Amino acid sequence: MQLENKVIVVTGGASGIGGAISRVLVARGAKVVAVDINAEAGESLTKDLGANVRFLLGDVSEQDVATNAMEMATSSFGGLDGLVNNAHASRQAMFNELTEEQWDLSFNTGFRATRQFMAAAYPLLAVNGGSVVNFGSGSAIVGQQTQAAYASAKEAIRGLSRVTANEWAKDNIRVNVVSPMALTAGVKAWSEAFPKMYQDSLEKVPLGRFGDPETDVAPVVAFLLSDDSRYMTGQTLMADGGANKLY
Ligand SMILES: NC(=O)c1ccc[n+]([C@@H]2O[C@H](COP(=O)([O-])OP(=O)(O)OC[C@H]3O[C@@H](n4cnc5c(N)ncnc54)[C@H](O)[C@@H]3O)[C@@H](O)[C@H]2O)c1
Repeated sequence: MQLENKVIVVTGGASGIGGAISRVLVARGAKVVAVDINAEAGESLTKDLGANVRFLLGDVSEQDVATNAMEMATSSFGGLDGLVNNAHASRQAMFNELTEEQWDLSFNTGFRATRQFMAAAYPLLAVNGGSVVNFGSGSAIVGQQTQAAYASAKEAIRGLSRVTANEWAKDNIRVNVVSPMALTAGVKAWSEAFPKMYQDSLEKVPLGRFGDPETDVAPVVAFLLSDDSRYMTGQTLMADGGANKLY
């Protein structure tokens, strides 16, 4: 599906899954405003994608960053058609060991930033209708250990998405969630040190491999931003190789 001339704001859009999303959206004809705290990754994204991308350096949990991103979309590309709330920083720890600071980090960069970007985007999306894609996680849905702060923020995002899908449908703004799980990005850090755990995790993926951000997640996001999904709202699509079924 094509995204010719659609203008999309992507949070955490310079590297990781967000970087893959920015690249796939531009390859399909979109103009992207990528918001990220990583200046170096932003620079390399801009070098690769040229005039089809604008990079905004900032922490998504700060209110004015959301406002600035919408201003950049308007001044650079003339409006807004879509928003991807991808950025989310969190620390893993057992529930009893999580600090207040860790809870705040997860809720501020995950839930709060998503809410603020949605609020800032609403007036622009309401002009011609549009699509919001928020990020959940399969590990939140299955309740994996050590994910309490992360999973709680992710499920709050899903609740917000379902309600706004209903409230904003009158403006033809769709709100959906992509929940990835079992990605190469998630296991990379520990796979060599824990080969047995790696093998056990792999066996929990019915499709028999870990997912790739660029080919397995970004195209799902692109679909939800495109007119091909115009009759879909309030959904959660799991990009997880079927893994959630086996937990
Ligand atoms: N990686 C996985 O296996 C996995 C699995 C399920 C869900 N997810 C979700 O997918 C999304 C992306 O995950 P990822 O692994 O690519 O994340 P990541 O940690 O690689 O970060 C993605 C980008 O967000 C930026 N970022 C982080 N904090 C920021 C902040 N406060 N303000 C602005 N930018 C910020 C980073 O600099 C980076 O460019 C997240 O919502 C994550 O929860 C990831």
